[in-house]
Amino acid sequence: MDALVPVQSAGQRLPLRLLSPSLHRCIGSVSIRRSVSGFAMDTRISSRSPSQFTIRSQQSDLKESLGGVASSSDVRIKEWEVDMYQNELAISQGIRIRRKPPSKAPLGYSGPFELRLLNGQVADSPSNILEEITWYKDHEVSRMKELNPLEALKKAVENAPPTRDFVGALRMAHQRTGFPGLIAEVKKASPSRGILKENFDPVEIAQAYERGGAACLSVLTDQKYFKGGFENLEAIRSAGVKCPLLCKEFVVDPWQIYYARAKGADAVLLIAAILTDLEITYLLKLSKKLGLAALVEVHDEREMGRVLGIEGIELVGINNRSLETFKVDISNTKKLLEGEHGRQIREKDMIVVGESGLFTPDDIAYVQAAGVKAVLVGESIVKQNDPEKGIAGLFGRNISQT
Ligand SMILES: O=P(O)(O)OC[C@@H](O)[C@@H](O)c1c[nH]c2ccccc12
Repeated sequence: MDALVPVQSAGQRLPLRLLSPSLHRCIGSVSIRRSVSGFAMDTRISSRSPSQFTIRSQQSDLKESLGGVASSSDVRIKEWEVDMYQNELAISQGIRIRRKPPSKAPLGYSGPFELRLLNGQVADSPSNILEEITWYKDHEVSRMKELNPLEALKKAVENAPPTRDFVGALRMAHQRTGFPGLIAEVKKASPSRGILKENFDPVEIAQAYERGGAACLSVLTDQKYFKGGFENLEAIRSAGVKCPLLCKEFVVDPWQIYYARAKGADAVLLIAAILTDLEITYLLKLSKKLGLAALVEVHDEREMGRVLGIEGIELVGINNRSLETFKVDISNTKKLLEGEHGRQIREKDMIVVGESGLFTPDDIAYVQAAGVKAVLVGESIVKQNDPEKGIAGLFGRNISQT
């Protein structure tokens, strides 16, 4: 896989600042052609004046032009340099997760950043579970692409039923009950908690959630770490469940957005701990183009600050669980909604979703007081014998619409 990097003079390496997330400092232009089977994206990032930059793609339906002109001269760089740019761009935004195992850069190359040099060695094993899942996902998606080429997916998407309004359902539930709208999660297991529900029937659980008053559902589609699957998403949709469905997946590639849409999703999850600002911007536009809502998930102040700088985000999820350490602390929601960030969110009328570690009416009241208008809950209701009753227990009252 090669990339073309047009620079002011052939061979000159773009200093990292040209790849900086805000881009408006970019004085050159970077064109990265990432051609992975079935999906080629010749992305040109260039800026002529502050705040303008162009993302141009070979895929006509993915063409996103935000203004600006790319320069002409190109030099060829190698895959490991594309990965290096990806890694350095991510590190410049405080992203600790490497998207794939260290690439085969020439011996001794360490780049302007010491990429996780531990005792003088580059760590070529995942440094935490989120990185492990991300590396696995990169490999899994490459395999899935071979079985489901993008062109075939696009045809499936053209014939798919219209999506349901995920954001509207949350707003309506919040207005109807005065409580945060509930995104109830269909989750069999997780790396942090193991098996949550032995006799796991996703359709039965989804129907019980709907009876219990859930506004939307979150359906884990990752099989290896959460024992989920896209067949669950399809089964719930075709069983006639009306709640809009969030495809709970670790998105690392635009192809996954098409696939989620083709399998019946109404919303997708974009995790700021994995994706750069540019990727979130791009995936957000693609999601909207396909009629999908996007829940952009953060866990710390820096990710919240990044996400608030990205245009077009309607839904921000604050995960109280660190996906790197599994530590759960619901005060994280309160912390991230205080001060300037909280003010910006209220000003933009964004919906904040409090995620993870919510078990009691006091927990719901706590995050609601912090400013959330929706909550994403899995363990405390999926493990109940009757998840419908589990929802009433979580809110301390019946929030059902029936
Ligand atoms: O089971 P809990 O503690 O109620 O958490 C649900 C949901 O927030 C959690 O599953 C989650 C939030 N963000 C994620 C990202 C990937 C996988 C899972 C998640």
